[in-house]
Amino acid sequence: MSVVLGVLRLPHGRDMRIPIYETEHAAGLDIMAAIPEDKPLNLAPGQRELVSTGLVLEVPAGFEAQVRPRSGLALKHGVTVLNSPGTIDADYRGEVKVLLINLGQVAFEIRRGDRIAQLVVAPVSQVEVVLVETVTDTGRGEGGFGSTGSSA
Ligand SMILES: O=c1ccn([C@H]2C[C@H](O)[C@@H](COP(=O)(O)OP(=O)(O)OP(=O)(O)O)O2)c(=O)[nH]1
Repeated sequence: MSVVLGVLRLPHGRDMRIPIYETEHAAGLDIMAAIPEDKPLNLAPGQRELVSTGLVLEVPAGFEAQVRPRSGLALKHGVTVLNSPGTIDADYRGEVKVLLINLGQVAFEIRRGDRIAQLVVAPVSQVEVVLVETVTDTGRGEGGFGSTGSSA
């Protein structure tokens, strides 16, 4: 059974391409900047910006949509999603926005229609939270943060 992702285009995103999987087994749906044609975004080094996509999603219950960076933008320009992976909750009905940051050395220009991030729809579990007085013993115990080896 296929999982259906509802995609509503807001007025400022009406001419945007509907996100599609670019290859047969792609995990991510590319999403575009729905910023005004005549107002490209100039992201200075170190600057972060919340970028409109013009999209409202209806994520099915039991799933989330994750906003993830595009690796090409990260490699070539140092531009990434600051809060990666951003979480789009199934009950969120606002516009999907992408929090981009320029970690590169030079300014990066974003124009309307540029692919700025990708969405991965993934199942989530809501658990029952139970307060306990003790937790079970394990071989790892309290070891963490590199406790299992000398390499970084
Ligand atoms: O990259 C993101 C992350 C979140 N959201 C939207 C969808 C999400 O359902 C909502 C809330 O996100 P989150 O729970 O991460 O934010 P918060 O800072 O905890 O705010 P809130 O108090 O609204 O939950 O904001 C986006 O559009 N893009």
